[in-house]
Amino acid sequence: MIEVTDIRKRYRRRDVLSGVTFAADKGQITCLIGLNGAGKSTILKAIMGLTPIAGGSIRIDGQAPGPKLYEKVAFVPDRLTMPSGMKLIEAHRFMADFYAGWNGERAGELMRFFGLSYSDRIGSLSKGTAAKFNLLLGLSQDSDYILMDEPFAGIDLFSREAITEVFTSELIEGRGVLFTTHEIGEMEHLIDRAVLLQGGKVERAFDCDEMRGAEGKSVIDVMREVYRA
Ligand SMILES: Nc1ncnc2c1ncn2[C@@H]1O[C@H](COP(=O)(O)OP(=O)(O)OP(=O)(O)O)[C@@H](O)[C@H]1O
Repeated sequence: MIEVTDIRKRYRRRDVLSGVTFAADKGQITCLIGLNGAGKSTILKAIMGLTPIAGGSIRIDGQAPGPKLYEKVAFVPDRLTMPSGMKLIEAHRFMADFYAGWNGERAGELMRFFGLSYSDRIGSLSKGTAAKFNLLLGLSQDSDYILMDEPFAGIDLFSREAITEVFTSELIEGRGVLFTTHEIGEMEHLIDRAVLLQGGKVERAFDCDEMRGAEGKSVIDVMREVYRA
């Protein structure tokens, strides 16, 4: 389980996170929701140990963040970080060298599924195609958890549908998925837990089925309550 407890973060004397607590479990899709600037990316970076926190604690199956967890937790940042001159085939080789858990067979299947070409260069990919390749790099690691920062940002409907299909496939079965978004869209029916950030804190966190059953509300209904209040 990823346990985030009372974490705090300041940027230039401004509180961005003022005591954020939530958990994301294996076998579940957890969605971290917040308006622009709510601190979603900062939380994912903190879980990866890529940005220091000013207080609180983060544990991944009991361990503190850091490089030793890179095989356990895959991170899909909000943009591709590979050099623009690199060909996709070279990016595959790089990942295979860097990650013991790189699953070349799965990477090949995803190349076909997304209709990507090994000879293309990173810099020549359209935004949507780059997002698919970015996702492929994360999904092709045999990790227990996968964190994704805005996997749908700027992506057309059909590409979003292709990515949504991945979310329902065996590719992520059994893994813990934590992704961020500011608009839930067609992911609504796929997510198990929603964590809504507001004012540097968690405003609401709930099991989506329970929310539908007990209060008859969708995630979007709860978002309207929180963000339009
Ligand atoms: N390196 C930095 N230096 C200073 N301020 C930063 C830095 N990184 C983020 N911030 C600020 O912290 C706040 C939270 O940023 P963050 O990127 O985590 O939000 P977000 O919820 O992911 O936003 P978005 O939905 O727009 O991507 C923002 O106000 C941002 O301007």
